[in-house]
Amino acid sequence: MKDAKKSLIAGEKEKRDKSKVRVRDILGRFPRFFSPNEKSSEDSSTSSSFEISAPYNTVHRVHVGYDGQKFSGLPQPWMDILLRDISEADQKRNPTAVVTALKFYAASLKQQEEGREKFLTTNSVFNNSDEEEIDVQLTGEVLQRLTMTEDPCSSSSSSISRLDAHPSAASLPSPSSSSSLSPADRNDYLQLSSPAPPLPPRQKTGERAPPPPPPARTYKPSNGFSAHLIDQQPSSSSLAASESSSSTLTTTTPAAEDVIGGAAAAAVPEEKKVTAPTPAPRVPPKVPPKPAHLKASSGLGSPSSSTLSTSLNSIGVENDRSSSSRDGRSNGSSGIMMTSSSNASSDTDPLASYNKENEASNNNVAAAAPTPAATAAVASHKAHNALNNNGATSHLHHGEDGPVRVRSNATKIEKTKMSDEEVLTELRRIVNPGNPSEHYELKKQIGVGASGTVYIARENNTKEVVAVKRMAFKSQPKKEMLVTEIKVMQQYKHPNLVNYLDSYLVDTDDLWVVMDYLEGGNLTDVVVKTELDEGQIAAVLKECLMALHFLHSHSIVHRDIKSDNVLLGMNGAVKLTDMGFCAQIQPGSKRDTVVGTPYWMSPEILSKKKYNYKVDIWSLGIMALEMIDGEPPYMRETPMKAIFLIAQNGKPEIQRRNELSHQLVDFLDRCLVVDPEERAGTEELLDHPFIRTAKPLSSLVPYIKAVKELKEKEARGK
Ligand SMILES: Nc1ncnc2c1ncn2[C@@H]1O[C@H](COP(=O)(O)OP(=O)(O)OP(=O)(O)O)[C@@H](O)[C@H]1O
Repeated sequence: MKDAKKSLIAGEKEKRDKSKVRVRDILGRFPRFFSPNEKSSEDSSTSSSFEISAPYNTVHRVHVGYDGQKFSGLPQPWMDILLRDISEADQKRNPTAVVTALKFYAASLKQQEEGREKFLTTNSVFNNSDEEEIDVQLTGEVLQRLTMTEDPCSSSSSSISRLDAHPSAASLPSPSSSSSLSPADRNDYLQLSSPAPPLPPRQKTGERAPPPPPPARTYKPSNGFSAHLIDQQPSSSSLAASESSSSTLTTTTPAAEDVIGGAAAAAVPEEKKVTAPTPAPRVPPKVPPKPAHLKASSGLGSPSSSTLSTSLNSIGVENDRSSSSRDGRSNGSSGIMMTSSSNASSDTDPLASYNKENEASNNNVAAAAPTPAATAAVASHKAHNALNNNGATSHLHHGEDGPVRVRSNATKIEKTKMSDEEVLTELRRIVNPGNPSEHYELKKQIGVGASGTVYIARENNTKEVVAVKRMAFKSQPKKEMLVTEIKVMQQYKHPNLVNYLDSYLVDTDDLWVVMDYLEGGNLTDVVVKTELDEGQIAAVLKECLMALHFLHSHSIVHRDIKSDNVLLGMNGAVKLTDMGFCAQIQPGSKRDTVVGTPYWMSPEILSKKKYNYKVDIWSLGIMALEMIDGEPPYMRETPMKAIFLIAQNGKPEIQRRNELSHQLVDFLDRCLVVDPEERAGTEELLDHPFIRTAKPLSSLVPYIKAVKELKEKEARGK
């Protein structure tokens, strides 16, 4: 292997002298893949297991608890990976980021089970909200800490990651009382509140919990938190602010109210916070209170729980995700809250998505004002909506005092996830009739992707060379996405998007998508094997930005921008492909479906915050780093650690900052802004001084040719 590498490098150096193509002294990327059954990273060299094994326990719902000390409830192989990849200190420092990483891990396992992913999370991921794999239960202290400390991905100091707030937060003991419990007590609580295995051994019914050991550490409540509790709960509940008071532990005040205090504390403006009272002297803790959800008085209809609902919603916590999903209503915490079920369908059909989100925004006064470009896009879709929108959102009723806009049933967003049969019907509607073999002759296989195989083909009459992607439709796990891809390609044509030509469905299963053939292959091969200079990097970015500008101005988010999805022509043409993850969003609205490829994913997607088209700009910034370094940040970390690091660090460090021009550094700084509101848009970036340094596309040609030759040589050597 070493010799092969040396000779290849020698060959590359020789070529570099000849063609002035700067070839990298690495052979490629080295993403690290680990199976859940791998023992340790040290073993990885000896492990032949590149693929993750089938899930050890086919657990689709894993209820994870975190008590401020350690995670519980994870299947052992996951726990092993967690401990191996993320140190306990890091786990404690940022449990939110751990949860983000765990969620991705779960999504990857599911994809693997479904046959979509061969490897762990290095490929594109689609994880819809209604496919949640992990419920995370954070005990009061942690919940409180999360509400008070702003994580680096947060754009708002008062937001708590919706990801991390479990519906059962409503039934958690008060942050204060919980904080006075020993870890054992907290664990006991978790056992009571976590319905799913695997969990630590339970107390037998009726068996009294053993007396808790002395507290491991003294918890000092934050000023803001206690002050707010006093503010909100002036009477008996104020005792709860005193974490050591025994009355806290025996109080019958519904725990939910304390959680309101804890959650709302985060939203208290700084100036309102006052100094906390001195905690009462610590006395031995008594038996923990019965969790609120086990109390008859703490049902959903109780005033405290409804207050809780309002309070949690106001800081972006979905306290009853399941019910909101079921009825499809917005929780009112943001301009538009698409439910998971509505996302499921809207991710599949951009226009359906547009219609639904348009409906939602029409009825939501909080929706942001659209930009002029977006307004134009909206106008261009009006006609389409008129044809496709079966249920009008509202209509004008002409009463005595003039027209009144009356809500119709369309305000309720129904669950409209299409069945396989419906998707097939839709696919049949959009593909060409007839047999593709009568029009195209397949010549040679180019590559195999996750969903199918790509061939070079020739059109029988014109002899034009094209690319054909053939997919077994019935076995596709996300059939709707293929329909999306075809629709987007059919409807949105741009010189920087790979041009769709035709599609056919043969015998209900053999789907052909015919498109322009880009002989230069993908950008990944170029960035891995060569080093583009800044003028060339600017040229590639400029072309991608033009494609993104086009998509964004049609309210389409690509969601999977990375070098693998940039194809090159032998003349230096640069085109975006892989529209399967595209979604159309109403200007001003946001989505929350987790889509993309982890290393390129923006912090807001990873932490399942609401996001918009700015996610593509983040990914473009990561792709710029790929062109500089040959790989995206954290590529050498395990996917689990990489996701943790993105969630924890936000903006990645620019390794070679000092070697780069200030224009390029500034360009990166404008793309890799954690707060999407502050992140640049395509318009700003197209006008950026760095983009103005772009060399002509012809400057890419020697590089594309050199890489093609190298690849052919490699293929011959095999
Ligand atoms: N139009 C095209 N012209 C030239 N090469 C192409 C074209 N489309 C795809 N390829 C190449 O074919 C290979 C497989 O592409 P494909 O899009 O199927 O991969 P993928 O993105 O991994 O999979 P999927 O889109 O199914 O998730 C890749 O190397 C890609 O660069």
